[in-house]
Order: sequence, then structure tokens, then C-alpha cells
Amino acid sequence: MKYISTRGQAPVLGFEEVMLTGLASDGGLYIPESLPHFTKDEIARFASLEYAELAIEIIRPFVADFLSEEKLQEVVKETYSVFRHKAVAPLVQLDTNEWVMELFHGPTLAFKDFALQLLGRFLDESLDHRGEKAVILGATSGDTGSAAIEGCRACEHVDIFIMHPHNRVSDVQRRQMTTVLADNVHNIAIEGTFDDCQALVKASFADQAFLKGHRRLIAVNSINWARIMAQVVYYFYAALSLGAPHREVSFSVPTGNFGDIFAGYIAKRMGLPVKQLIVGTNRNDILHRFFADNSYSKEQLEPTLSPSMDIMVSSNFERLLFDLHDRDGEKLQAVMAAFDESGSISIDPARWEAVKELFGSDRSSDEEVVATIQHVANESDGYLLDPHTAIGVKAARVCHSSNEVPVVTLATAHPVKFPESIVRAGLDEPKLPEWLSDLNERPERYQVLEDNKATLHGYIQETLKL
Ligand SMILES: Cc1ncc(COP(=O)(O)O)c(C=O)c1O
Ligand SMILES: N[C@@H](CCOP(=O)(O)O)C(=O)O
Repeated sequence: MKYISTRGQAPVLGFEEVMLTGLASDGGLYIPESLPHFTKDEIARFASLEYAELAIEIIRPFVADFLSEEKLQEVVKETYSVFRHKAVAPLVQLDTNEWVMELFHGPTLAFKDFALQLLGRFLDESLDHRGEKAVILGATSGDTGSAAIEGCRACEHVDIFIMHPHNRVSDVQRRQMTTVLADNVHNIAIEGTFDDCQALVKASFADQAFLKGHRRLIAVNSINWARIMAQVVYYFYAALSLGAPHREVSFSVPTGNFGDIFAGYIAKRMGLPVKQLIVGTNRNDILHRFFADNSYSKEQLEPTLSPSMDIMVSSNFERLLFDLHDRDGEKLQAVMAAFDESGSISIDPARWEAVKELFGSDRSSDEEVVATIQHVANESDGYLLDPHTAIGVKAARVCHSSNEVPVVTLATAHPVKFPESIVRAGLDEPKLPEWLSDLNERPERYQVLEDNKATLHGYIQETLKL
């Protein structure tokens, strides 16, 4: 399979290079030139598979030129064996046709583990084979960071630098990162927002001189295609459990960087009968404003009770825009340049009407998040939603257009990561699981840095003695 950049100017690459490259050299994002497509019969045959077996089927066509069948089987099975629920991604029923898919049974209690446990193993395999050393640079609003650290801490060949916005992640999220004291793990608190951290990652890909040619720079954010690919699997898994391919299924997804829901869009393009994809945002609602008013325009980022979604510029939205501009890199280059210059774009109205047939959207305030948590706990026997998932559940209830079609909200994080919302909902604070119960006593290590590229690069050079 060949991968092309959304901006049309970067070299066409195979999977392994794409995984090792992160951002394309023209500033775009890599995406398959064409997607594999499964027929209804083929999808029906997946129905009896366990999670890891299904993952092998879905992932195989994307990585065929990277891993042998034997290695693929070994790595994928090992990846999903570390999840703490037998079903890996269990479904919980809230109402007749309303479901929640729990994606928080991995090592860091958020959906990011699905892709980052796999990516860590893939990177290790590749760098080992090539005999190369790498620097991983990531931005996190709280969950990608710990999942990336957990996925990559054992990789002999990498040093991992994770930037989080100082004082803007929950205590549990911060501690999950900063209490990992391995020599190759470096946590940085940036005096700024998640968007500032993400901009530093992108600027570093555009200017890699600070590594002096000694190391390869790798991205673990969802700009890395391998992240999206791994997340496609659970859409198939949920839909198959609910009657696909003989029945349509809708999904509601708490959305920030547009990676998770974009994986749902890819699943649909691969043949899964997805009726609707519903975007749930908090008050940092650029994506909701796009789907509601055809206005993709930056505003001031505001802290919320759902900090992982405190994101204004959604990286993966560029991948959808690419499709909405005839997959023409030149056109997209112009669109992104206009966005960079004015901070605001809209698309051709006919295209926008068409995309809304698939995508719905909704926005929740903090008060609505608390009310949803409270309401669901009352009606479902104390079932706890984390604040991000609550945004998804409300979006499903507001936007889902059919009573006949099941709707699945992706439960993206465990409620224990965000106790403040639970307590505000008048519910008992959830307890950390046994294996994490001493998290608050573990020593922390991180460096606070100003939001400045030269300062960041200097810190990395000093740490690695480059
Ligand atoms: C708990 C949680 N929910 C939802 C999201 C949004 O996912 P995405 O950025 O892929 O849209 C994130 C992170 O981005 C998250 O950490
Ligand atoms: N919510 C994310 C933000 C980064 O998104 P990513 O999916 O592009 O890595 C986080 O928790 O860090």
C-alpha cells in the first residue's frame, strides 16, 4: 500500500516510512492512496473473531509491506493481551438501541492504548531491524502522553519527550506520565495550551536541525497514520457485535483532534455500514461550528472539565478536508494556507450539505457534562461516565436520527481519571484500580518550559547530549 500526503508535495511512502516519518515534509498528513474495501460477505465472516483476530484482518492490508504474517499475528496478539477486559472493548447497554463501548481497559485507562500499545511494538520492531535510534516528540492534553510513554518506555531505541500544557491536565493524567522515571522518558510541562504543544511538535518536524542528524524524529500523535489505522478496528468490532454487516450502526465520538472519529469514517469507507458519525465537543467547539454552520474558525481556547478535548485546531480534520477537496493536494494546500492566514475557512456549500448526511454534531457545556453524568448514573444503576464520554452520550441523544439503528458512544476514558466531574455530579469519587492505587505517592519528574521552539530544542539537545 502506498501513502500520499494531503498537501501533494511530499514523497509517496510505504507504511514503515510513514510510521517513522510523522508529519509529511510538505506539512501535510499521510493517508493511504486508496483504501482496502471489504465486501458484505467478508465482513460477515469477521463476526466470530475475537478482538485481536479481527485487528489482524483489518490491519493486514495496511502493513503488508512491513511485517510478515507471522510477525503481525505475534505483535497484534501480544498487544491486546495486556488489556484488562476479556472482550478488550466491551459494549455496555444504556437503552434499547443505545450502547457505550468501553475503550478504557488498557494500561493507561484511555482509548489511546489501542493504538499506542501497537505503535510502540511496531516502532521497536522497525528500529531494531534498522539499527536506528529515534526521538519521539509528542503533545498531549493528558491521555496520549501516558499511553505513548507506556507503549514506548520499553523501546531500547527511543527517547520519548512528551509535552503537556502546564496545569491543564488532571492530576491523575499528569501523574500517570510524570511518575514514570525511566531514563528514556522525558516529561515537559509547556507554559501554554495543548494547541501550543501541538504547534511545537509540527514546528519541530519542519525544523529537525536540532537533532544534528543523529536521531530520527517520530510522532506518536494521531498525525501518525498508524494511530488511525489501529483505531479503525474497534468500529468494526462494535458494529459486528450489533448485527453488522446486515444492520447499520451509528457512532457518537467525543472529539478533539478528530483522530478517533476519523477512524470511524475510514471504517465506513472500508465497507462497514455506518449510518451516522456524531461529533461531540466541549465549549472548544470549532468542529461543532463547522458541522452546524460551515464555519471552521479559531477562537480562544478555554479550560473545561473535559481537558483532553481542550483543543482548537484539530489535526486530523485536514484528512477529511482532503477528501472534501477531491483528494487534490494543491487545492488543500491553498485551503490550509488560507486557514493559517485568517484562522477561518468554510467549504463549498454543496459539499458541506453532503458531508452532513454522515456527520452530526453537538456541543456540551461543563454544566451539561455534569448533568449527563448524574442522569446516566441515576437511570443506569450508578453507571459512571467520564466527562469526555458524557459529551458523547449527550451528542448521541441529541443528534441520532434513527430509533431503529443502534448508536454506540465511544467511552474514551475511565472516570477515575477525572474525579472532579464525578464529585460535582454528587457521586462518590471513583477509586483508582488496585494496580494504580499508590499513584499519588509515587515521586514525579518533569521540566517546566516556556512555549518556545528554541527552548524546547535546547532542552532536548542538553538532555541527549547532542
Ligand atoms: C479521553 C479523550 N476523549 C476524547 C478525545 C478526543 O479524541 P480525538 O482527539 O481523537 O478526537 C481525547 C483526546 O484527544 C481524549 O483523551
Ligand atoms: N486528547 C489527546 C490530544 C492529542 O491527540 P492525538 O490523538 O492526536 O494524540 C491527548 O489526550 O493527548
